Amino acid sequence: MRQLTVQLGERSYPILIGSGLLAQAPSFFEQYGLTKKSPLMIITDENVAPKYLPALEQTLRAAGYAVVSAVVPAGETSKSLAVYQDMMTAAIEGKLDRSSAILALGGGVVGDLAGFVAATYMRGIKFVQIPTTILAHDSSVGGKVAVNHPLAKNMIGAFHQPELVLYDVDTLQSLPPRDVSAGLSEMLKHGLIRDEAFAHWCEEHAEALLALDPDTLGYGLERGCGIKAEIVSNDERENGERALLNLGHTIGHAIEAIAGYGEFLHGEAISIGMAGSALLGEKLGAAAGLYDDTVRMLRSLRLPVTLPAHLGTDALMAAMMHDKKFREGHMVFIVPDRIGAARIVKDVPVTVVREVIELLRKGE
Ligand SMILES: NC(=O)c1ccc[n+]([C@@H]2O[C@H](COP(=O)([O-])OP(=O)(O)OC[C@H]3O[C@@H](n4cnc5c(N)ncnc54)[C@H](O)[C@@H]3O)[C@@H](O)[C@H]2O)c1
Ligand SMILES: O=C(O)C(=O)C[C@@H](O)[C@H](O)[C@H](O)COP(=O)(O)O
Ligand SMILES: [Zn+2]
Repeated sequence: MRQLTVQLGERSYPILIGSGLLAQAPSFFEQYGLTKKSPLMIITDENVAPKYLPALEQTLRAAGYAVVSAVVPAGETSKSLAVYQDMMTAAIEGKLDRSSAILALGGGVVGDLAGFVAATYMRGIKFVQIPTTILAHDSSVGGKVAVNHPLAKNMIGAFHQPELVLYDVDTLQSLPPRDVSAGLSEMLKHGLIRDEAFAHWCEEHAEALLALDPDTLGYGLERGCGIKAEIVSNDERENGERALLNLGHTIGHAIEAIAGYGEFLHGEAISIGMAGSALLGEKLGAAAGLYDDTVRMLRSLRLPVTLPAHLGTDALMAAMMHDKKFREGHMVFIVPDRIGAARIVKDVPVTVVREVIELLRKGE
């Protein structure tokens, strides 16, 4: 088992990554303080439930935990206030109390939704992240929990850290290929912002990652989580360097929102956004070749890098103004200087962003 720690003083927590961990969930829950005197609620989705829910329920009940479960539709549309309200109803009917915990069994959608339920139920109860997608190596760490507004991503949310992240990598073997690539998008992102060697490693090991080779994937998840954990430990509330984790997200979130949530997977939209960020980097002084290198790396992971024609520039520009980094009339972008290093640029001219969007549509 690989183990990392998110260092946040009294709220520090472990990330446990390994094979066969779901079967050992009760002993980890006892170790990290989940009481058997109050019910646990598992939130999962309709794709994950048939594969992993019955065994987890049975293991926990056999160890003396009372468990209720709630299954939401699969996909981004479940990050909504309507589904959030359904989860609140399930928690109340399930008689969760202030000592209860919510278990997020699934990908980033389930993690963000369940985490927001935990952050707000009775003004906040414990939760555990049990990621089942590659992408969730990012979403399960760091405590950003949220649902979407039709106009903008993750607009209704909180910072609420889990008690632990229990990452059973065996679950990843059942992921569809499109979700494998989408998850690797955020893994590469961690290299692009902080670790040049890791970015190259992702490209060099692309075929093994796409084939879900356990050792290769285990290292990639550990390094990706490690970079994220270090940044979150330094800047939990995004007052500074945490914004680097938003590479590609200003454009990516706008794509997701104007396409109506669901046409593009998050990792796919972020891939197009990271190609756009590389174009922006070159416009703001990075050496020529940054865009070509970035696009080659993304393509090696079978990710999209061009903006589809039906997403109009005006609609994208308007959606980008809802970005949470937009402040005091300025567009803020995470701009790569080179592979492995990025910076926060606080006043990117709107005209330059428009030019980048047009180039991104042509794939240049
Ligand atoms: N909080 C954060 O810091 C953070 C970071 C990155 C992304 N996110 C959010 O995460 C979400 C995307 O996460 P995601 O890509 O994991 O999406 P997801 O949760 O929708 O999962 C992707 C798909 O895979 C299915 N699935 C999940 N696990 C499976 C398994 N083991 N086997 C087979 N199918 C499985 C799901 O049902 C779904 O259809 C977005 O909403 C994004 O905004 C949050
Ligand atoms: O943890 C972070 O910080 C991130 O930015 C990670 C992103 O991958 C993630 O998509 C996050 O949800 C985006 O946050 P937001 O504040 O832009 O909604
Ligand atoms: Zn993301």
